[in-house]
Amino acid sequence: MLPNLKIDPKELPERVIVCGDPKRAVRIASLLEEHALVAENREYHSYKGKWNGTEVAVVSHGVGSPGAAVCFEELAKGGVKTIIRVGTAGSYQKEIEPGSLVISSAAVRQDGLTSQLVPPGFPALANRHVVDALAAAAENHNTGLTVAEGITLTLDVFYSGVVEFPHKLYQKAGVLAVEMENSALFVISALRGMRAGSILAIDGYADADLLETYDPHTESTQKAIEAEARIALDAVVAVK
Ligand SMILES: O=P(O)(O)O[C@H]1O[C@H](CO)[C@@H](O)[C@H]1O
Ligand SMILES: O=c1cc[nH]c(=O)[nH]1
Repeated sequence: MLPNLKIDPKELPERVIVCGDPKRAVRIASLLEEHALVAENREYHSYKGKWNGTEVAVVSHGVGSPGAAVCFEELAKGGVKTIIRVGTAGSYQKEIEPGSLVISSAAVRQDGLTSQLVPPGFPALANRHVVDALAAAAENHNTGLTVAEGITLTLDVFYSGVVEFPHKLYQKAGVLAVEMENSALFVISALRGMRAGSILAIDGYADADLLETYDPHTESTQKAIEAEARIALDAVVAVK
């Protein structure tokens, strides 16, 4: 039994969708054929079903890299080979408006967790086959939403304190968006032999200069979440 997910590894398919919010997990799971709840413990709610005939699990990992890392490590121990994160993020770029989608090709490691796992120069890269599968699925879905692909940034801070984070610098460097778990997912997947990717629905602008626009509950963000869930399901079963 995996102690935090509370799942028997025999119950886990090799292909898994992860997301922060347990309510999003049930929403994604409800899109699957023959979907059923497998386990519930802490923030980790796990469902299973089929997408186009292939078994897929959907597991929530909560907010922040340390808790999410527990989930990713236990999925690896359970024999999972492919993970796609279906998340939300704040945009760094004006043209990537709320309601857009971002496919992350790599994550800047501004989290506290991964430096306790690997040295500072170790990259946090998405698997190229997963990135390609996400890009192809997004194109097929033809949602009309803006879809951007590139580097995202993983941070531990959601509400800032007295230390100023250099948002402007990363914005200038072309980073697309900010969220809180991709670097942990990419580093752990590299260490444990899993293929990982991430697609993010933009729910506001991350930089304070770009206005305080964070609102994950708007119709446009909810539409983007629905679209990214279907895109990720297509991609997770398509990866060879
Ligand atoms: O919507 P999820 O998947 O939780 O992702 C983003 O939203 C949370 C912050 O509200 C963080 O977990 C961040 O990474
Ligand atoms: O970490 C996050 C997630 C969503 N939106 C943000 O601005 N930041």
